[in-house]
Amino acid sequence: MHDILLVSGTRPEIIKLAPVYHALKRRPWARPAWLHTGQHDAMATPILDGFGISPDYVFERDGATLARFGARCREWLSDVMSARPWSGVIVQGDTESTFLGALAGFYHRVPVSHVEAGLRTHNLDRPFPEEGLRQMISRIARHQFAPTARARDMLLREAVPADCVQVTGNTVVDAQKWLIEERGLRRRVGGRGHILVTMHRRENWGDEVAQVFGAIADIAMCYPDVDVLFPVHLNPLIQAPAHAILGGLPNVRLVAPLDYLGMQQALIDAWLVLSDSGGLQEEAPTYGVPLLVLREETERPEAVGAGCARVVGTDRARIVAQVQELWEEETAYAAMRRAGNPFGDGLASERIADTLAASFGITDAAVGVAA
Ligand SMILES: CC(=O)N[C@@H]1[C@@H](OP(=O)(O)OP(=O)(O)OC[C@H]2O[C@@H](n3ccc(=O)[nH]c3=O)[C@H](O)[C@@H]2O)O[C@H](CO)[C@@H](O)[C@@H]1O
Repeated sequence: MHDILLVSGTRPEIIKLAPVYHALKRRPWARPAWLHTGQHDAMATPILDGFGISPDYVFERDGATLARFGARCREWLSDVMSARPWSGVIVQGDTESTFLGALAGFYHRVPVSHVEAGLRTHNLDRPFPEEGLRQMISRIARHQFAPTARARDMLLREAVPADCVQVTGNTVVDAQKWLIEERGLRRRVGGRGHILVTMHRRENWGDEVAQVFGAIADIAMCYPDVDVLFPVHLNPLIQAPAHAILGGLPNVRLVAPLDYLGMQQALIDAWLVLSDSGGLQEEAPTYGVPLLVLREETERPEAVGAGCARVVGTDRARIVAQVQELWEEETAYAAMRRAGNPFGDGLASERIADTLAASFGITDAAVGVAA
């Protein structure tokens, strides 16, 4: 039996590791355990519940600064690593928790698996600190599960040995497939549907947030028929301007963060998404919903390449102009409404489980390689 530790810290890490956890649970040779660092707490619990996961280990951030939390976390992780002869540690993405989970595995000489490896902007300031963290994880991970061929090429260019890298697809598509098949997720609205907004990236805090919220106010006032749905991140730097700029508008609904099923329902029912989220860029193409990326660059250009997303930045006038074009020009909108997801086929977690099995000398392959 192989004990494998999955480490999560934030909402997207839970969503993207949950399918891997369940894929491992179905394998007779694997005993997966879940550790949540508590980097996000209020937003994490409903997501863990939604995937039927009760963590085996939970740490608490308890208001600590990231530096203090990180120092404590490193000690706690070391204790957990010493508690059992782990066969593997699995981390996802590029957060402080991801990095510390990988570092703990590295120091304890336990092979580290990195899910969603190879995302790059090659700009250490954007996104900060994620670009630096993911590059450092790529130096110490044994299994690097790249979501796309582009991500694999990024790793090979950094001289990561080819036998450490595998293209699996993004596990977020597995999570969506599970909701469609097991929870009956379907589009429920007639007509165009709403504009879904999310905004939280650190590099957008400050003037960028005000520009974007100003653009949303302009759109809502110019088109009273447009319904805007905005689940507002709990960060006070987002909450305060959201309520100040958008609070009084009758066609803008400011709501609390949604659980995962609620978010996917909001996404499948949307006409358009305005977001700086990484995960939404990967999820919107599953439902053919066009997305405008509220950032100056993206490490996920595959959706832009496929035609279903545009990088529009945070300039108020530019955002308004882009939305107006799509609202008024049916062909421009239809061209973006493509089906098919360039990020995955819903089998990424099974490929990850197959690779781990093979690394332990077990043959129980469930699927073939990603296209
Ligand atoms: C630089 C960068 O791109 N970094 C990424 C970024 O991740 P992100 O941008 O994808 O993060 P979010 O937008 O917070 O989450 C998205 C997921 O959450 C679901 N969701 C959202 C709102 C809601 O009300 N209910 C929900 O269920 C949504 O459908 C989606 O699946 O930060 C992480 C560290 O925080 C990084 O690791 C990750 O690389």
